[in-house]
Amino acid sequence: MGYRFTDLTTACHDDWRAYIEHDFVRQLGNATLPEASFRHYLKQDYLFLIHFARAYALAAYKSPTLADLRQAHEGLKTIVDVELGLHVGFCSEWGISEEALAELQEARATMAYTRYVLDTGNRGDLLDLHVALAPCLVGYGEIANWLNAQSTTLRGTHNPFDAWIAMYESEEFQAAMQAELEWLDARLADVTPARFNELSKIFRDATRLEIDFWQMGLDLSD
Ligand SMILES: Cc1ncc(C[n+]2csc(CCO)c2C)c(N)n1
Repeated sequence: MGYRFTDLTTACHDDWRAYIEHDFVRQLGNATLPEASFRHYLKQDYLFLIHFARAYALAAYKSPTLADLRQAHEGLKTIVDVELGLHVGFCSEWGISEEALAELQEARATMAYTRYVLDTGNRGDLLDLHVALAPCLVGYGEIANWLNAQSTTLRGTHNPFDAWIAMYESEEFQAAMQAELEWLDARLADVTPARFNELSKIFRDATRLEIDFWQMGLDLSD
């Protein structure tokens, strides 16, 4: 007993590294990612964010305490009022209009990942749901930090994807990631080995679905 978040990444080490260091991420860092792949990713990420907002609404429903309810409410507000607006603006800079976003067909990888998270939250409790969301929230912060540690990463105007890295290395985003890590560490401290095994399975599944999401971008798959 006495688990913490890093025990989850250790338990699925190879999948976690495959997600953080995926070719999509490497190519985004060294500015060789085909623009069509980035556009495809941006479009599907719009749909992803909408379902992610629904997952926060589910977290509100699953909240046993007022503190948990407030946290879920904040998450939902941030996505709906801030992140989706930023994302629509970002898409428009990449030539994707709001009308085009509204008409998108959801790719199978988007469907698989988002519905997995919602189903996990539906059948489980708030901790199951947070663990299913963790690769998204914690992973993107770790990816930005990993990219910054690579000598091959290009920053600034030489990299068309620089704004993407900047978003996830930002103080605000890194603080949100830290808050989530603290919440998870506090909950994981009390779980039994059997419960930890269940949670690692959820974490691994969600991490593998993040890998598929990157691959969908590279392959332009629908
Ligand atoms: C496939 C995919 N996975 C993770 C993120 C990152 N992300 C989405 S919402 C959110 C936090 C909301 O407060 C974060 C970090 C993404 N954009 N797309």
